[in-house]
Amino acid sequence: MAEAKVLSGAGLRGQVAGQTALSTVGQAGAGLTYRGYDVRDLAAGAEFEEVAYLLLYGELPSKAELADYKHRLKALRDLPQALKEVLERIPRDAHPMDVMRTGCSLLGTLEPELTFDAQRDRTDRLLALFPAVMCYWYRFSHHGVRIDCSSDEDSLGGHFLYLLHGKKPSDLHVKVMNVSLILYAEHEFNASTFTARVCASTLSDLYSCITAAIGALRGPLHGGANEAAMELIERFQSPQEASAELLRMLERKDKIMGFGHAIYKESDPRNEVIKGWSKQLADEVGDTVLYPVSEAIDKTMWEQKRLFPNADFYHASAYHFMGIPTKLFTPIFVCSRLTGWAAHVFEQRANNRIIRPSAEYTGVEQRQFVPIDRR
Ligand SMILES: CC(=O)SCCNC(=O)CCNC(=O)[C@H](O)C(C)(C)COP(=O)(O)OP(=O)(O)OC[C@H]1O[C@@H](n2cnc3c(N)ncnc32)[C@H](O)[C@@H]1OP(=O)(O)O
Ligand SMILES: O=C([O-])CC(=O)C(=O)O
Repeated sequence: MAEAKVLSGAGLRGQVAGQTALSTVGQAGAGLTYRGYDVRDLAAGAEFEEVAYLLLYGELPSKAELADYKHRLKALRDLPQALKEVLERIPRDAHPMDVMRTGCSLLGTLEPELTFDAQRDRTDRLLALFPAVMCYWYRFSHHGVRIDCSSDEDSLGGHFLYLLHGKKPSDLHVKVMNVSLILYAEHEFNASTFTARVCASTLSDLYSCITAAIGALRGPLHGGANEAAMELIERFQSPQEASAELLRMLERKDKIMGFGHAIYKESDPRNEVIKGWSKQLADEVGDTVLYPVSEAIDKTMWEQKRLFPNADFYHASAYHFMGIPTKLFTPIFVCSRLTGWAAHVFEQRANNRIIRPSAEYTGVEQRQFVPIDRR
């Protein structure tokens, strides 16, 4: 059972910085809830679009509301021509998170949020087209292909896999994408969401809030950890090699990406879910290395440091088994977390006061200014 750490010190740890009705993280019991629902129940029984609707519109949809919502999103999937042209100019070796940030920012100039009344429509548009931003750039820069950004895929996860691979994804892969997008959707006042809320508190526009959040998510201590975890696990040929090197890394005090958490103390409730799906995918592809290596690292980290895998660690192998290039791991996180970010922006706007904390001054005492010719 995940419970909250005893928190203190830097990083605003343990400070209540505002209110939210969107989620709880690390409270006794479920560990992670979205608007009162245990994330594990949502991952087991809901579609990602249901969860997006829950976060953005306040309640789970009825069948008719969900059908209508999915129909609406489907119609919004294609990219404006000007955005395609800009994506074609972004170099192949650019970081895909920079591509997402640029795509979001550019859309803010093409389809601006002129009043806050448009906030839900603008969010639905971003939700529908983010997979195409990533895949259009990736397929053009890496394969020289200008993809068609629409697809008949029913779900956002299936749509993403279709755009990436150019063929209909299997039911299993669509299911895992659905689960993954649900697990990543919302997480209270994490660094990127807090960034979005600070931006929203100045009464800035939605695109600025989401662009800022993407920048915060990019770092390896936050969303970037799923890519860093992949780079770690693919270095090893066997569990024995992984455990031995892990001991050396811990001896050197290296940070092991995909482990630990700012709030959870004993486990991240999302881990058991994605770990189970990663195992199923490993069996499907006949993997005998990556999954056992991941488990060996997991075991060594717990034995040596009492550190547990967070949401990112087994996402690495799961995405890899579905043929997703490592560099696209964190942009997928964006496609999902957009829902949480936007819901927090709406919440901030509905009861706003500019976020402006104070700093403890540690500089020199007040002193006399000396003009430059006397210095
Ligand atoms: C979806 C997400 O964003 S989940 C987070 C993804 N990020 C990662 O996986 C990056 C690796 N993990 C980390 O860097 C950290 O665990 C964070 C950033 C997630 C949390 O940071 P903090 O709250 O400062 O960590 P915490 O206070 O628990 O650290 C306690 C000790 O454990 C160590 N520690 C924490 N995580 C790790 C790790 N992954 N590898 C090695 N040591 C670690 C810290 O260095 C610290 O040691 P110290 O007391 O000797 O300085
Ligand atoms: O809450 C955090 O600090 C990081 C995290 O797990 C998330 O954003 O999903």
